[in-house]
Amino acid sequence: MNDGARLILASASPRRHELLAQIYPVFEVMPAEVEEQEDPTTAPRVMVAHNAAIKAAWVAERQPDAFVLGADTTVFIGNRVLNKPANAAEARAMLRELSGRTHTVFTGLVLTCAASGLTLSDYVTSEVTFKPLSEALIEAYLAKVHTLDKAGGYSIQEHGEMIVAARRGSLSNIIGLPLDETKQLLESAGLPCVSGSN
Ligand SMILES: Cc1cn([C@H]2C[C@H](O)[C@@H](COP(=O)(O)OP(=O)(O)OP(=O)(O)O)O2)c(=O)[nH]c1=O
Repeated sequence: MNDGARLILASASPRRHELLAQIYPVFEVMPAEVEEQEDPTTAPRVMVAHNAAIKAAWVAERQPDAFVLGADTTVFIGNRVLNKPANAAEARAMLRELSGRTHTVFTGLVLTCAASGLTLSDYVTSEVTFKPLSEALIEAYLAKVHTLDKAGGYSIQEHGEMIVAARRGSLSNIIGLPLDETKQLLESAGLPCVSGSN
């Protein structure tokens, strides 16, 4: 066990803060200022691992004694990468693209500590099938939910029933931090968690 170890979440995402607090109540937050890679020719698991790693490394350079957790959540459909939409028109286009189809949500996780030279990583996938979405439903959904800060331009945790027909796999993964796997990484590094799952 790593008594007295500090954990820093390298993230500006309020969802990640809430999820991590369910399994590890005391931690600090320092969002990483990095540019995420969005290359459709890179395999999804490699892309999310890379982005999680650069977020964790940015903070670890500044806080070498702490354990730092970075994560990256991205939506993949066919050969396309759907990250956070730049504006409302892009959010609409993403929902049209996801309509009636199944896509995969990947989250990459990296836990690192510069002082001890430790780096652990993992990734998790979930599948989400959308209902066929009419233009009217897309407008009604976007009127209710702010999606510009969400990968794929939707938010399963806010009025997800309007747009989602089925989900396979971890819900917390889709919202930004897969709890079971995050717990495993933290405990492998000697950072004991409290219960809380999926
Ligand atoms: C698909 C989906 C994504 N999301 C969110 C989770 C992530 O916050 C976000 C994906 O963007 P990320 O780049 O993974 O994270 P972020 O920019 O919000 O925060 P940071 O890089 O500082 O850690 O989309 C939901 O909240 N609900 C959903 O249904």
